[in-house]
Amino acid sequence: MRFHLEASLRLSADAGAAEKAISDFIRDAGPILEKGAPEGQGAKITEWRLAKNRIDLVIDSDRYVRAHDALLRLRRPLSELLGKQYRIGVRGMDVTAFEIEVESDREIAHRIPYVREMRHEGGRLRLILDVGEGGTLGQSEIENRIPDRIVSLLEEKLEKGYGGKTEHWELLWESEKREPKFRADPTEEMQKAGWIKHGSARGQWIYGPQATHLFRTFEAIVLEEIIGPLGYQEMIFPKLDTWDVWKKSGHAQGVYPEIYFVCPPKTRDPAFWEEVMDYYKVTHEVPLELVKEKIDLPIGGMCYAQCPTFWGFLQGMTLPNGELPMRVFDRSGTSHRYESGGIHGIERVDEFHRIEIVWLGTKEHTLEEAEKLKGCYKHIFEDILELTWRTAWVTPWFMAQEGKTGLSEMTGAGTVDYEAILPYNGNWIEFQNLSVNGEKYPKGFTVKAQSGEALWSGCSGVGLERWASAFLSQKGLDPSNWPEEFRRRFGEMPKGIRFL
Ligand SMILES: Nc1ncnc2c1ncn2[C@@H]1O[C@H](COS(=O)(=O)NC(=O)[C@@H](N)CO)[C@@H](O)[C@H]1O
Ligand SMILES: [Zn+2]
Repeated sequence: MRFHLEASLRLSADAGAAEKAISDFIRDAGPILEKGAPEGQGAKITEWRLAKNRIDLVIDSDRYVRAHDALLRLRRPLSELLGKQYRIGVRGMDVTAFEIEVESDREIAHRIPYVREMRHEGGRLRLILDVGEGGTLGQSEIENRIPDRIVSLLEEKLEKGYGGKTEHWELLWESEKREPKFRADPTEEMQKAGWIKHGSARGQWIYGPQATHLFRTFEAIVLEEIIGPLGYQEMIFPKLDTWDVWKKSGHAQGVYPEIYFVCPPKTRDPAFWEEVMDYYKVTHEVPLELVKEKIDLPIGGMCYAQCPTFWGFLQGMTLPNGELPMRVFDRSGTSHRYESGGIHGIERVDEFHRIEIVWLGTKEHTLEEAEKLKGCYKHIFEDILELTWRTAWVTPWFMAQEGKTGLSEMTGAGTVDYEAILPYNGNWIEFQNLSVNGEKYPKGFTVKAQSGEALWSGCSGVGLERWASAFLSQKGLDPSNWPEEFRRRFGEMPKGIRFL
């Protein structure tokens, strides 16, 4: 990676008298320009000239000391030198040319902010930044690390480009193979039995009384085996996520392809919408292009990960030591994801129902709580649902949902996926997960501990459609085939709704 920067330091007066001093300073500036770089690497001033009240500099560098950092390093000692002996101030700096060049086997087709032009030639990608007269990248952008964010973006793309790290999956534990009582597709069976019907939206179902009772029994098990014994308090997390929440949770980095965006009306004044209503009344068609003109930009989207909106409750606060570890959960509404094409059955839907369990405390608290939850889950899947299931150490959901791969650098942080086999097609599906998310959320939402210790958090998402898929595909819809412990909790099968 190479940087080429041309910039001028604006001075408060003609510095002709200081020319010798400036020349000596630049001659001896090596240590400043190479600090932190390996031997012989770093930045170099390849040209300079004093033009009365301006010092024009050309700086070339490698990735170890970026040219714009070199410029920032020079400013203070130079202004001290000129200030003390010559009473001349450095008023500011003007960047007149700035290029970043990097090895790359491919080009970037779309625009990147603050980049005027990109050229891909001879296996190298050259970014000409938008500086100088009328440019968007100036002194304050440099001071606000914009060039560094462009470099990070490039590094991320190049790493992904070289197929850097892939989705991590490592088996942790697997249960005994329990003979399946059933080998059909549970979704088809539930449709035949009138338990569920397609909703009108993509990947959406309407759950009849039987399926709903099944979901509520799963919920009751979670309440009885986890929430009660471990002392979780129920909360209601908002289900419309704003960009502000997704900036803090990291989703704003990469969740766009799967979001159901939410756009408010430009105004709620009925007169503004009369044209739409009239059009519909006459044609019985909704004039979507007209509606599109009358709705505002998206304020965010439907609930995606479920836990991010909880953190607004703690944002900016300091938690007394006695409050930790804190344990809460939410089951107040649906999550929505624009899932990939092959949507089949209830195991992968666009609208789903999840119990989101969240805990936070010191790192020890958080890891300890995770182990307690794992014990509870094992009891549920071994002794109540009697599943054939396994757990795997995977790329953390909070990285995957930012478009990243590999594993978290924070030791102990990461995601355990719970998977169950579906006998009808032999696939293993993830029916829930349990994650230690490290400092990410407390940091993202500036939550502190009275003790000053780093706050960690964890979360576990229990997907009810997935539990139903796992359980029904292994045990079928007939309660006489269900494990006694589950049947007891399920009780009476609801009458359901019949059709002629
Ligand atoms: N498209 C989907 N259909 C049904 N259930 C889903 C879907 N996407 C996720 N889930 C359920 O939600 C659980 C957690 O989703 S996750 O993305 O892996 N993790 C998170 O979002 C975390 N915030 C924990 O909920 C999954 O294990 C699964 O049980
Ligand atoms: Zn979560």
